[in-house]
Amino acid sequence: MIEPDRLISPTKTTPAEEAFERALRPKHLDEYVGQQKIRDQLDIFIAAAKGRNEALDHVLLFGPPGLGKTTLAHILAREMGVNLRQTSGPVLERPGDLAALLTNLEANDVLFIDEIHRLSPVVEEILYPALEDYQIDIMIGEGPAARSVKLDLQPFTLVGATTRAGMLTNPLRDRFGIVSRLEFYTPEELSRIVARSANLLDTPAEASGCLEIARRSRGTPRIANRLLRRVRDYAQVKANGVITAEVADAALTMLDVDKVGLDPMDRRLLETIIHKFGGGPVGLESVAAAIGEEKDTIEDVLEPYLIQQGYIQRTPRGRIATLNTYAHFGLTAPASLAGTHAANLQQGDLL
Ligand SMILES: Nc1ncnc2c1ncn2[C@@H]1O[C@H](COP(=O)(O)OP(=O)(O)OP(=O)(O)O)[C@@H](O)[C@H]1O
Ligand SMILES: [Mg+2]
Repeated sequence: MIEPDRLISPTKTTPAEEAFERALRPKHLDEYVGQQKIRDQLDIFIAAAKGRNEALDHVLLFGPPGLGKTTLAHILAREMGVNLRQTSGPVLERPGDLAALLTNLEANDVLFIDEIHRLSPVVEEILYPALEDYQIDIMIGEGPAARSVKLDLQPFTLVGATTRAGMLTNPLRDRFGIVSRLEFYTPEELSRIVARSANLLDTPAEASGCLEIARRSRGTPRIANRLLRRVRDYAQVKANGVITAEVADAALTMLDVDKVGLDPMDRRLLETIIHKFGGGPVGLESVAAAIGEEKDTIEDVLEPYLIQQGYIQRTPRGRIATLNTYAHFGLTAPASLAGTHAANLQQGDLL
């Protein structure tokens, strides 16, 4: 899998990058750019919980990688004025691991479980009564002498994060009072994030330079910050250190990230659908075999942004390239596709 090496991969890469991200991570809700609806809601829920001196309701954050779920979890704890304990689904192997964390929480603390869709069923069982009644049942002793003991917990808030809400069990999902879906960011929002980061990095950046980076960041703050870092290097070595639109364009073109943020892997996927499969419809398996990539990588990493931007459409019969896709490569779309589009438009006009 070549995924982790991609400049525009939305998932985490090296420890060095994680340190860099931490430095740029907003700490308060009013520094958190975009996701207006979620911010407005949380603002009210936080103020209400604080006013009553209660724990905030349990929160589920879901959305593609790099959109700010971990960042938001930390902000929630900070705004509530409580501690945050962090763990993740795959790390909690045994019920005792979770019990130890839960019994150590102080009143109204936040327990953040990343990748919560990967909790094992036995661990999830412990969580239910904890979420509902702030109680857990644990087994003490072994063999015939074993008995179950109820332990009271301090009131707490579970913040769960997942890129795959569909993989959560229903009973778990139902126990979250607040469910927030993070959306891809607009270029304007990303541009504000880039400007803020450039400022924190002491890098001079013109507004048009920030916007050029933003447009190529696939709606994802993590990618925006990563591209900024690369463009900053380029500006320092090849220009006078200032990030202008021209410098950003030259740097990103050199790095093979095109005008709309597609890289060679995206282009290969799209061109394969166009040239090898006549624009589709084509099944996921066939595309995966043709480009030599895992099906999961295509579905989780490549497709979300391409679908959101209208470069791929998923139909019951398979993936198809759209008019947009042909236009992006400067190709003429087949008459059938143009025809369907015209027919749809006409129908839309009539309705
Ligand atoms: N709304 C935002 N405003 C400013 N910066 C942001 C925002 N959201 C995310 N970032 C930046 O993007 C980086 C990645 O965000 P974060 O780690 O919170 O994503 P995530 O959704 O938890 O990703 P993953 O699914 O991989 O865990 C952060 O370090 C932060 O600098
Ligand atoms: Mg995260």
